[in-house]
Amino acid sequence: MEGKGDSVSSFTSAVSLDQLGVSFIPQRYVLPPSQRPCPQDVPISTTLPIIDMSNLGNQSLMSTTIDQIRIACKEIGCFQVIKHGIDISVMDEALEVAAEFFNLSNEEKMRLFSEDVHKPVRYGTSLNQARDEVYCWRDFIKHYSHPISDWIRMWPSNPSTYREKMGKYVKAVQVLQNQLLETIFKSLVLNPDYLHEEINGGSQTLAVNCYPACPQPALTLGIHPHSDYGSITLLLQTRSGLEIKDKNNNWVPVPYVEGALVVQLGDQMEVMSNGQHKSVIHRATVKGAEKRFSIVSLHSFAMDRKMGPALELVDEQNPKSYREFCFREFLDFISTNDITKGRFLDTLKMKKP
Ligand SMILES: O=C(O)CCC(=O)C(=O)O
Ligand SMILES: [Fe+2]
Repeated sequence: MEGKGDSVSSFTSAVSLDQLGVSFIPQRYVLPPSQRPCPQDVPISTTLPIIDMSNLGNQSLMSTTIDQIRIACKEIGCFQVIKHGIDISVMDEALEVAAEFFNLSNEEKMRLFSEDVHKPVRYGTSLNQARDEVYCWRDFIKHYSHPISDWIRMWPSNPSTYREKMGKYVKAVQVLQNQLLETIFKSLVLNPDYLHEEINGGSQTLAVNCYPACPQPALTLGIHPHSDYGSITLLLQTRSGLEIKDKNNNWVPVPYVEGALVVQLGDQMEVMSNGQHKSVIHRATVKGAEKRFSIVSLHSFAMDRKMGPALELVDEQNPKSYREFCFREFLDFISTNDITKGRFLDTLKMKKP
């Protein structure tokens, strides 16, 4: 059962352990006490805004909505959006087909198993089984999704409706991503067309996560604390479990809001805004009796194009606080570093003169 010695064919993922009905989690999932989720009775210090995106189309409400987004990006790097234009049926079908995928036999899913972060489609669990890391109680399928015409034929073909249903969601989320980026640029007083080419030539990766019910949820996590590397992330979930770190370093649970999507800013956005907007550190907890799914759309500016702080946001009072980088550097970072021990963003910070 222990992961490190597992051959790929006998690999026991968190979903398989749940199906086996284990009453204890294997040692490899047990976190040191300081990294375990906090007791539930800690008072919540930050309220995450819920932003009505339809207000952006209303002249009298537009500027207040942009202000709300600006404050959320500066203070937390995270907010929820409602009335965002994605049909509830498109979201529900994507979540249904995700659940069907994780219900497939272990053997079927393992055909897509890989630890290579450069692979355009991969199924896995934990961070990287090849290294001595503590695992997390999660199975996932990750696939490149933009441009969809290049990648969709590599996505899982089982369940048979996976490509069609997930494809509809992916396309809808791309439209919303563009609208959100435009609004975030406006919130920084940048041209809404800013980085147009980098966005069109950018990448989108879909992480479809399954957090099975866990017999000892207080000892482990579904995903370790990290920030996303890209520009923005849009997250659809079936229930609560996501937690963000606020500016006082407290973990704040993100409430489940029906029909809403969670927007998280990533490292590229913190760099681009020269530190005005924050890339949010987050993690996922697991529960004793309830399974949770999330579909996470990770957007990033063009893969090989270097990007740094917007020149419009750099002046004598606000010197450049990050060096330029490109997305590939991030992939190299995560394939050679244990991300539970250090943050990619910290490697980009410029020393103060
Ligand atoms: O599922 C969640 O709540 C978080 C997932 C996440 O952070 C990720 O896939 O990058
Ligand atoms: Fe994340």
